[in-house]
Amino acid sequence: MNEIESRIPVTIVTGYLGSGKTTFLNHILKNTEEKAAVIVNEFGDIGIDDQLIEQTNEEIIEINSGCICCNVRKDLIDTLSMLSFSKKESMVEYDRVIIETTGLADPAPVVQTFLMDKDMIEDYVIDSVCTLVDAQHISRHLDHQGEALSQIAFADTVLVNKIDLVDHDQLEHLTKRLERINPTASLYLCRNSQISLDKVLDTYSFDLQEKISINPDFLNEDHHHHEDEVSSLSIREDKPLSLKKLNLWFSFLVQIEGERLYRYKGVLNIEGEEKRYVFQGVHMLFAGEAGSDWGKSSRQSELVFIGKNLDKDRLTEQFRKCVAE
Ligand SMILES: Nc1nc2c(ncn2[C@@H]2O[C@H](COP(=O)(O)OP(=O)(O)OP(=O)(O)O)[C@@H](O)[C@H]2O)c(=O)[nH]1
Repeated sequence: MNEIESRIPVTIVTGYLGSGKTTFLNHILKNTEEKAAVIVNEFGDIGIDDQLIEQTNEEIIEINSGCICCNVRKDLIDTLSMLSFSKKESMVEYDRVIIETTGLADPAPVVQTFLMDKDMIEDYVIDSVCTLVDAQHISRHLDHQGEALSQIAFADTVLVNKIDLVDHDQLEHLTKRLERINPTASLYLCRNSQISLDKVLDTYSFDLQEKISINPDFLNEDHHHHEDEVSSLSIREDKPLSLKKLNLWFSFLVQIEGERLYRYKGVLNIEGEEKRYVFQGVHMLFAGEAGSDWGKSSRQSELVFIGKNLDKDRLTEQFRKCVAE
């Protein structure tokens, strides 16, 4: 059993208020044989969502003491520790954890919980971050609400929901806008959050080790759109890179720009290394490790940043300086 299989997969469901998260959760619970432990976070003191979830055979735990992304990260860790303990001790059985965040949550701290806490890293692996989008209202939210942008920036899977409420042109305009914000995510159109579950479960689309190479389409971005503060930058480089220079640059970069670097990931060609170097990060937190062998495939570095007000020319220039001499 490899490391990923031995850990508990986590699906993080996010999306702005009313976008269809609970509908999506119900869709998953109704259509999978798996047993899920569901963590629902609501903003107010009184939880409503647990009453809206059509209970089948899952455990539902509510965290109501605040927004999961702000003051209740400790509650989240406590809940997850309790869940993994009770699973190990065979007190409860479940195959995955699904977390539904509040519509106002910035998913970054939730994601970080799984990347920085030692026990969480041992017990859990993020399968995917699914962001629901209300096709009718999202444009307005994107114009004014930072959380809506960051929810899209963090997703590896974007479900454009409520497509019955918009016409073809609106939908086309919206999908282009979403692709500019996050060109690395898989984007699906749906109604009533209905989507084939193989598109959203066990995809390990958050984990670069599973995917290993970045979709080349990421790099076909049109660099001339600037309507959103949050955008992406993709860089490709054929020459081998110096790991030492990269590490120094990244340490510098996350200190200086970490706040606005929402998400970055790369598969890199390091000088003298037989294996790909895979790294990813969320704001100031980043981690890199050796991936699979290059073998006979052409060695090429691919790197994607998603962030706010990115200085694309400067980032590209700094990255090129990491080429090995
Ligand atoms: N017309 C239409 N309505 C939908 C669709 N999907 C969900 N809804 C409705 O939209 C409303 C909000 O859906 P929820 O699933 O509760 O959304 P949510 O994201 O969980 O909402 P919050 O938890 O309040 O943020 C409900 O009345 C749903 O029935 C859709 O594709 N089309």
